[in-house]
Amino acid sequence: MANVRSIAHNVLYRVLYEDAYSAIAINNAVHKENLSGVDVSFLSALVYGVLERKLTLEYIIRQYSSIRIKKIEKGTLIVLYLGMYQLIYMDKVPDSAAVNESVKLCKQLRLYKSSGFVNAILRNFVRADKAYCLPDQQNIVKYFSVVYSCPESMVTELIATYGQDLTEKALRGILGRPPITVRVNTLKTDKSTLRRELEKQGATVDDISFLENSLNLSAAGSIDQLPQYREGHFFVEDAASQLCAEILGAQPDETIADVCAAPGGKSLYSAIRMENRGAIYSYDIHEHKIKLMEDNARRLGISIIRTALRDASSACELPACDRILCDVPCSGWGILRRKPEIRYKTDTNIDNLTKLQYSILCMSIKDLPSDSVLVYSTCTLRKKENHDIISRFLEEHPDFVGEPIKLPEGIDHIIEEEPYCLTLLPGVYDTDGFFIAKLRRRPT
Ligand SMILES: C[S@@+](CC[C@H](N)C(=O)[O-])C[C@H]1O[C@@H](n2cnc3c(N)ncnc32)[C@H](O)[C@@H]1O
Repeated sequence: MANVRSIAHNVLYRVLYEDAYSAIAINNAVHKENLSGVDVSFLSALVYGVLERKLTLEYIIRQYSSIRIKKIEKGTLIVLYLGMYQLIYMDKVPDSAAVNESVKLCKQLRLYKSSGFVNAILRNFVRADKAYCLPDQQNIVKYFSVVYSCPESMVTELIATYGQDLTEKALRGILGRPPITVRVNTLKTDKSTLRRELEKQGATVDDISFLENSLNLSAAGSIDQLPQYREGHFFVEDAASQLCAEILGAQPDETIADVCAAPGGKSLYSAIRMENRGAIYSYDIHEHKIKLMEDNARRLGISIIRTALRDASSACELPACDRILCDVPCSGWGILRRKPEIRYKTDTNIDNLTKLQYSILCMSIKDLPSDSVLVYSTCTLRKKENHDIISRFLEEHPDFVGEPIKLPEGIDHIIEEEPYCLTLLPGVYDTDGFFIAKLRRRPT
């Protein structure tokens, strides 16, 4: 039988200390160890759970440890995270199993000297009825930081941008796993047929109020094993990204450029909206991601996507387009549900990032004809990468004007912002955090 705790330990080590991404590291471990069913679920729950609660767990461990967190050997600390996580958040794991398995794990990992230390902390915690203190709410930054496991610098910036209440909503919204949202490929099927077929496979299927041709799936098992997936009847994409493509508004027979396109979700969505008529130029700077887009387009029976390797911050010519999408690389604060580890990577150079985003925007409009549409988007909540970029762009480009976004029923602006901007916060509409701005080059 697979030792899932030991595999989780290994995955966490890779994510926390070797810069691996959680989803990829979990996936690799599942294949390497040949895991299935409950083992996969347990592994995901442990890894995502610990990453999502790391600062909370540290705060509690500190209350029971005689050694400072920074002085605890990395492998031992991960055993403690895992043990504490099971004791606090996993009702189905008996306390005795959480403690004993943690001690056993120390021995398996040859952390012989640590096993007594781990045993004492976890046992004392259980003996104390799992009592722990949280920071005083008078210091709201520290309190949010510990309760929602986000660095204080992140909490401070979010409160400055969104205020305390919306920040708390957003932070609460990044806990737990996101829904699996799919876009129906209306080139091959329709929503009610797909729903019926997926339900027959045992999936629970829900509508999304503001997206006509999309569904949320749960209990669907491994998505890429479903026949409807393999036959290209849908693709997976978060609702916020789908809404972004909806706002881009591609029409049949138009020409579209998607300058930061991989893995291709918004290009695929647009191609379906366009009934596979017209042309979509989907570019990305990373070669290995180009093939991914091509594979997806093929599976969905889409023929109008033309992929190419291209640096969007370069002056390379673009075809004359009706619409252009700059879905730029960003700090990713809106997708912490999917990549919980992002919040601990505090070394992002924000100035370099905003410089790149701004230059992608400026280079992408060089060949954009008058009266064409430009959409700029990010999956972050940082004002510097969102509203500030757009304000500067409009100031420096008087030939562009904001185009009010027509929102579908079921969704509305959450914050006060220009009608051509839309900010989505996790925890409000069960979407990723996202920013979309729609502009138009003035007609001549
Ligand atoms: C936010 S993701 C795009 C997601 C995509 N639009 C979708 O809907 O699936 C940003 C993408 O930009 C790409 N990228 C980063 N720097 C780039 C550059 N200078 N030129 C073109 N693409 C770039 C990254 O490889 C990444 O795939």
